[in-house]
Amino acid sequence: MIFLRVVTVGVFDGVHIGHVEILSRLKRLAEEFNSTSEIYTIVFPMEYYKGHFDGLLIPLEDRITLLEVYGEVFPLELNEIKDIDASKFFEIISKDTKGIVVGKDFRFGKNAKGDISLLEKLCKKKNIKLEVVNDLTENGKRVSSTLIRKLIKEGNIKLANKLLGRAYPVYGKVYKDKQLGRKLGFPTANIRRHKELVIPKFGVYLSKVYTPKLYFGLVNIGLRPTVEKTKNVKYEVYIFDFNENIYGKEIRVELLEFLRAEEKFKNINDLINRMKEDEKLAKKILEEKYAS
Ligand SMILES: Cc1cc2nc3c(=O)[nH]c(=O)nc-3n(C[C@H](O)[C@H](O)[C@H](O)COP(=O)(O)O)c2cc1C
Ligand SMILES: Nc1ncnc2c1ncn2[C@@H]1O[C@H](COP(=O)(O)OP(=O)(O)OP(=O)(O)O)[C@@H](O)[C@H]1O
Repeated sequence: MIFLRVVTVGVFDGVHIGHVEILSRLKRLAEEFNSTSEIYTIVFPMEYYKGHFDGLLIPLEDRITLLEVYGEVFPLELNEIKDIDASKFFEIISKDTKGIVVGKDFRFGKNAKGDISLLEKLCKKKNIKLEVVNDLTENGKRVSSTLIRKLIKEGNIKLANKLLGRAYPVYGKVYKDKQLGRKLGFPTANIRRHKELVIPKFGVYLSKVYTPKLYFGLVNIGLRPTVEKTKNVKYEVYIFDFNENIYGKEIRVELLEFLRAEEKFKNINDLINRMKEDEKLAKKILEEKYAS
């Protein structure tokens, strides 16, 4: 017995609202054909191999979890497919396939030679239904993983969240540091940075913190130039109304709003005063916008 399928191929980093257009269409098409749906997710985009890549939006495991809502997921390494010529690549993705869903810019095969017009011709020959989805745009700009990475790097977290369709997450295990924050009156949970991910603009963010219980808090992302300029970027989370020991625990932090850039203060007192102001501002925003 042959199991029929519908297929899409792309990187899908972040699984943003543009991707969701494609994925929803894929699911609908699978229902139409009473087939399975398969998503081929390319682990890293071409820029990664060219050495000018800002980092992924979310870890691959999370991308897979988000994609699995729409079908069976198969990760592909670009290195393994980039030298396959377009017609051969089509042969692979068109086997037992009833439908293909892609965006307008979709390209395939060696040197990205295959484009939509070739795909149309090939699909017609094999009686495969091709759905080419129009670009989802925001203020005239195409929503893309590249655009969202840029917004995160610029601290435009609100727009990034809107285009992602959810709040931007950073997370990891809490590790023990010098505990200087406790002495300053601002104990912070330090979380390890996932090396493959894009680094947000250095500064202070109003955030949701899941321990897994939901709290609000502030996250400072940066090098802490006032106390000891660290070599590696640090993610420090100051959780409001919280005093549990969470060393070794996984926490999830969602960035909601960028409050200010990280600064080098003249002395620790100036830093503490600024952190107090940050907390005041954050609580005001929480009351105005997030109180239930
Ligand atoms: C809300 C908040 C804002 C911060 N802002 C700055 C800053 O602008 N400049 C800076 O050098 N460090 C900043 N920090 C980092 C503090 O210097 C750091 O948390 C403190 O020294 C404690 O370090 P520890 O993790 O070693 O205990 C900030 C931390 C928090 C929680
Ligand atoms: N804004 C969008 N509207 C509709 N389809 C989209 C949109 N963005 C991406 N797609 C489609 O989703 C699939 C996966 O695309 P891809 O992973 O290249 O996304 P991308 O956000 O454009 O990434 P990049 O910024 O790296 O180009 C492709 O078929 C692509 O055409």
